[in-house]
This record gives sequence, C-alpha cells and structure tokens, in this order.
Amino acid sequence: MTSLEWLLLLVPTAIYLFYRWSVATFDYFEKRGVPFVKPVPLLGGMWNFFSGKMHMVDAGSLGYEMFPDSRFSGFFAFRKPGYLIHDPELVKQITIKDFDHFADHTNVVPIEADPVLGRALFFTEGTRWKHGRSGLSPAFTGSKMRNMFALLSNYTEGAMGRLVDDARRDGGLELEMRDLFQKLGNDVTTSLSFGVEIDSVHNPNNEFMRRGKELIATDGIQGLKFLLLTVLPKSFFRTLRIRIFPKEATDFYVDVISKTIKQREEHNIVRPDFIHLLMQGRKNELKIDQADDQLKSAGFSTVEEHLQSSTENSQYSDLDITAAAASFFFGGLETTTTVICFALYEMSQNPNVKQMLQAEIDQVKEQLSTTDSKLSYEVLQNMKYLDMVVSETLRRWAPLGLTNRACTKPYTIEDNNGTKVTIQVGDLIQIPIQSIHRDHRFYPNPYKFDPERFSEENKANINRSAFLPFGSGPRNCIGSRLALMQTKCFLYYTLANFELELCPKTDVPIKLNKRSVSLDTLSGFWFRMVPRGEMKK
Ligand code: HEM
Repeated sequence: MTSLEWLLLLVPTAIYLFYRWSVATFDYFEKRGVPFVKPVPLLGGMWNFFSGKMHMVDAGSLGYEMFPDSRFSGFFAFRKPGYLIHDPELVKQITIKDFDHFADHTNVVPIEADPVLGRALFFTEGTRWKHGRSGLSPAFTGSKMRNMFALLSNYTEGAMGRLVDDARRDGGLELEMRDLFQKLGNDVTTSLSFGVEIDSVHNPNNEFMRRGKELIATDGIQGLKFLLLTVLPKSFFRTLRIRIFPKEATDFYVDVISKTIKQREEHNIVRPDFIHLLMQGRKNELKIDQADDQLKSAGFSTVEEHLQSSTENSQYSDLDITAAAASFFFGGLETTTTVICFALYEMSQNPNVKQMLQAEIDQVKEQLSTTDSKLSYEVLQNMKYLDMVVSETLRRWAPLGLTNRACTKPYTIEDNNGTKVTIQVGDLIQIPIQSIHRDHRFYPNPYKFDPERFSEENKANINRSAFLPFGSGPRNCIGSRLALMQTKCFLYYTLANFELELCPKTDVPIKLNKRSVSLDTLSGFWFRMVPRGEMKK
C-alpha cells in the first residue's frame, strides 16, 4: 500500500477507536437502572457548560430538575460516571452518618505537584485531611472570632470612613460592588491571615492584591486545571508535577509568612490573627476556650464542627501555615464577596427589606453611641434581622451551588422505586446545594427573596437538611463563623454609612455569567453610593 492509502486507512480507524473510547462508559447507568443525563461524546454532561448553554452549577445539577421523583441520578463528568444526590436526607446520611464512606472531596492535589494547594484543607485527603482539620478547627471557634473581631471591625469602619470622604469630595461614588468588596475582603484576609495591613481601594496595585487575584483565579488555564482535578487520576498531576498556583505567588506568600513568624518570635509580638493562632498550634498551645460553648452560633447558617479538635503534635512548618492562610483566601474571598453583592442587589429590589435592616442598624448605632461603645462581636451576632437577610441570601444565591465527595468505601443506595446501586470507591458524588435551596418542596415560592422565612416564628419550619450553604458533615466549611462575621460586618458598615442606588449599568433582573465557574454576573453590581443624610438628585 502507498503512504496515502495507509493514511486513508489509519486516520478513520484512529478516529473511530477514539470515539468508541470516549463513549465506552456511557452505558454505566442504563445497566444499573439509574436515570441519567444524556452525555455528549468525550465531554459528557460538561458540554452544556463548555458550549456556553448553562452555568457550571446548572449543568452539574441538571438531573435534579429532570428527575424530580428520584433520590439520585447519574451524570458524566467527561467520561467519568458520577451520582447527583437529590434527597437531602440521603445527603445527610452520606455526609454525616456514613461519612467514612465519603471522607474526601474529589479534587485532591498531590503535595508533590503543588506544595501549597496540596496542603490546603479542601484539597487534602485521608489522614492528612483529618490531621489538618482537627488541628485547624480550634482556630475557628467563636472565641477566636471574637478576638479577631476588633481587627475586622476597625479596618471596615476605617475603610467605609475613607469611602465616605471620597464620596463627599466627588459628589457620590459609582462603584462596582464585586470589585469593591473583593478589595475590602482582600485587605481583611491579608490582615487576618498574613498579619499585614493594606488599603487596596486606594492602592489597588499592591502586591497582596495582585497575588491574591492569582490565588483565587478559577478561569483560564488555572480553572481548567481545577476541572481536570475532578476527573483525572492524581498520579497525572503528581507525575507531571503540574502546579495549580503559580510558583511566584507561592514563593511570595511563603516568604511573607516566614518573615512575619521570625519577627514575631524575635520581638514577642502578639496580634490576634491566624498566624498567631497557628504559631500557638505548633507549640500545642491552641485550645478550645471555655467561652466557645456560648459563642458556638454565629447565626442560623453556622455549621457545627464534627471532628474532635486537636493540636497535639501539630508539627506545622512555615509552608503548612502558608497553605492554611492561602486556603482561607481561596475558600473565603469569592464566597463572602458573592453573598454581600447579592444581598445588596436583593435589597435594591426589595426596598422594604433594606429599610428594615437599616432601621436595625440605626438602632444599634444609637445604643452604642449612648453607651459610648464600639460595635462588638456579640452585638453583631444579636442583630436578628441582619441574620435573616444573610441566611436568605445564602439560600437564594448559594455561593457554592455544588459540592462534591469521592467514594472511599463501597456504599449502597436505594431509589424511591426500589432500585439499588452500589457506589464504588473513586466514584464521584455531587451535592446540588443550589437546586435544593430553590426547590419549592422545601421553600415555597423559592425565587422570592424573603428574609421572613428565617424569622423567629418561621425558622422552625425550615428543614435543616435542605439548608446547606456551608455544606454538611465533617467536611463542611471550616470558615462559616468567619464568613458570617465578615459578611455581617461589611453589610453593617456599608448600610450604616451609605444609601445605595442601583445604576443603569447593572442588569435588572440580574444576568448570570454562564462562563464563570463562580456565581457572577455579566454586567457586575454597579451602585451609586451616597453618604447617608445626603440623598439628593
Ligand atoms: C459565605 C462564605 C462561604 C461559603 C458560602 C462557603 C461554602 C463552603 C462549602 C459549601 C464548602 C464545602 C463543604 C462540603 O463539601 O460539605 C466549603 C469548604 C471549605 N471552606 Fe468555605 N465557604 C465560605 C467561606 C469560607 C471562609 C471565610 C473560609 C476560610 C477562612 C472557608 C474555608 C473553607 C475550607 C478550608 C473548606 C474545606 C473544608 C474541608 O475540606 O475540610 N470558607 N465552604
């Protein structure tokens, strides 16, 4: 045969074999009698996201809408089959009671590939995770949050004061809220996690802001790597030494942490932040406080810690401390910014909610000024309407609309029609937080923004298994208290200082950016900020 004839034979054969390989797993659910979302060759259910048809969370939760009567359905992440768990009681069983069958998240980063991300809690597995979680959890208790509150509150009060000055000087400010609260969140996280104070609103090009953006990027190549972590074997990243975070960003943070620790040790500096707590941790001095019992709740949405805390033998290296601090950035910045932006947007559409919240804030301000005191952690936590608004925002606009688990021990589940299947080690599990939060069976009129759902009288009717903004079980969000404290503090000072008017640049109703991995809008959240008492136009 001539070369051309070989080519004509081999190319179609290779294409055919590749096609057969790409669809080889697609009979997985049919064989097991599980309803499933029809996959597209090679991409599986990801096609709906890659083609721009759906947001990643909607594409991943499609089975929930398609099979409302099933407790679970099947999906394909590329070629890999996975189960979407619809029934909140089954979610609870998997994440709490039978946690030892689903102890890991699916995206595990080997430390040989990425020394920082591989040590960050969300991306660790097995004993490394257990050790890390029980060591870190004493740093997130109510008393530790209360000790950090002054740093957070003083910064936020100062930042809002500077914005009021800017607005007075310029006759109002027109700002995009995601950008603004990312800067404020970046400054707070840098202060609490790295012990450094910055002002990113007035100095947006500072290195912490630049590096912080690199850390949290979930688009482009970094985003693709995160996606591939779910479906490719860990050995792929380990063998090829594929980093997720850029090396320069990692080196920058390790250097900052090492210098800060050295300086604090040399000069006996104590600052109530995470570095201090983690330094205590490595000396086995980080303990649960007596006050923690009373300060357990930071509001309706707080999740409980399931593991026994322990800092015994926490041999934290500077790299471990850097990884913990970086993971707070990664886990906390986008998520808290999202809640604040959507809360402000919803209040612009529901002026009665905004008025009630501002009335509560004004009352607190008044009480504080008569006793000449400052806002405290306890006072903030006692603000009932603020808690209702934050809980409803977390329900309506859950920042992480999907979370996952990897099966670590075989597990049998049964559907309403009696079909039983055994989930095998390594199989993917997705938990559709957003779909559950928007299901009329749990929340009547689910698309209505209605903080009254969480009022004293009504909250007893909420099915706690169907409220999952911070996930569930031992792998729930370790930072829920910090997230709630920061979100409430930002909202308090924003609404205490400003009237916010939505600008025409922002779409109403809001249009989501389907290409974004996080919950983001196409046109941003543009508001005109006018200092209170100066409304004009
Ligand atoms: C409103 C803000 C936040 C939301 C909605 C949120 C939500 C979540 C969710 C849904 C999970 C997965 C839970 C699961 O799989 O069951 C998670 C995990 C995690 N979050 Fe958050 N989070 C927020 C803020 C924060 C903050 C401020 C921090 C740190 C300072 C943080 C650190 C983490 C970490 C480290 C994990 C992994 C825990 C583990 O695997 O053991 N998050 N978060």
